[in-house]
Amino acid sequence: MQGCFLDAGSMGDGLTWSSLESSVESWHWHHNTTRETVAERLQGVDIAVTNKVVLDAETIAGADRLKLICVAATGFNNVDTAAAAEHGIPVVNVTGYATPAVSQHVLSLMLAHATRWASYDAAVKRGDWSAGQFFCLLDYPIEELDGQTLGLVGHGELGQAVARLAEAFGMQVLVAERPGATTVREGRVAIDEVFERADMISLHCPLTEDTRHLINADALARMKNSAFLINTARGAIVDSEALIEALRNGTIAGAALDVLDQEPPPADHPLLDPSIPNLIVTPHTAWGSRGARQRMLEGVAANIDAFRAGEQRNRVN
Ligand SMILES: NC(=O)C1=CN([C@@H]2O[C@H](COP(=O)(O)OP(=O)(O)OC[C@H]3O[C@@H](n4cnc5c(N)ncnc54)[C@H](O)[C@@H]3O)[C@@H](O)[C@H]2O)C=CC1
Ligand SMILES: O=C(O)C(=O)CO
Repeated sequence: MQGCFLDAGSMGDGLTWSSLESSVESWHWHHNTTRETVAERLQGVDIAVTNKVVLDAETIAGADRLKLICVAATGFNNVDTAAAAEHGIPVVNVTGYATPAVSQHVLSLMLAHATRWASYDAAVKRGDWSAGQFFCLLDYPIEELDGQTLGLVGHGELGQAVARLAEAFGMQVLVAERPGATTVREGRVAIDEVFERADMISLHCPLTEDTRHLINADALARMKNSAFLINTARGAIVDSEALIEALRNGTIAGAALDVLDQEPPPADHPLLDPSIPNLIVTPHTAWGSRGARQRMLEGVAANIDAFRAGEQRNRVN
């Protein structure tokens, strides 16, 4: 079998590759692959591994020997899974590999907003503390997570892990029912009610046609003026322009984004404008602990081993 990792460089340094290396007899390792070169690189390949390289219907149709697409991620919105299914090609992903990393990242963003530590750190470095009269500065509002309400959109692996940490901080957790659902399941709350009641809202659903721009001007208008939005799921779940407007107008109090609708974003991406108030942006690092990245590689290798043994593991199409 011939394997091909299209963007192996996106996995970063410091990993052990032996399980993946031994899962296929022969590999083509590519640091990264552009849209222009992906089709050519899939010629003669049986098993393709992609973290974020897009495999669209045309690319899949043109791959002459492709038998398995392994997404080296949980989110698989970069692969046309329906087109793969039409060609009898299973698409598999890796789940649960980054739970401690992503959940701590979300909590760190919530805590950053509640404590305003970045504003205080900047104030100290500017000399405001030394210029002050008292032993402390209290220039930015400090909040307590304890007693606040967290709204979750998506309650799978990551949503549940974030809920556990938030509850440990004394937060009440509301889990949103799917948008457009006609009934609200036991233990869930209608999504509009979550938008209206939550002090903080964290997104943990996949990017699909149902969730694209789920956080739009209407959703933002429903939120409290004091609300804080966190997106570690996928950038296009949030309407960027509507979010920028909401932050500039004070419709919501702040937001933290680990994911943007284009990655890497162009230098002039509207969400990178430093004049947008109360916006934290991290460069898709929530998953990035060494442990998580290593578990990801082991997960891809396990998916390939299972496929070669005739089993379906983590198939998503
Ligand atoms: N920023 C990062 O580094 C990372 C981001 N992710 C993103 O987080 C997402 C969630 O990951 P997991 O929790 O592991 O996935 P999961 O599959 O365990 O959970 C997803 C949840 O979303 C729910 N869901 C599906 N469609 C929905 C909809 N239309 N509305 C509301 N909920 C819906 C599902 O029922 C499920 O409960 C991934 O799809 C991926 O995009 C995942 C890992 C790392
Ligand atoms: O696993 C995912 O979905 C990520 O975004 C990290 O690659």
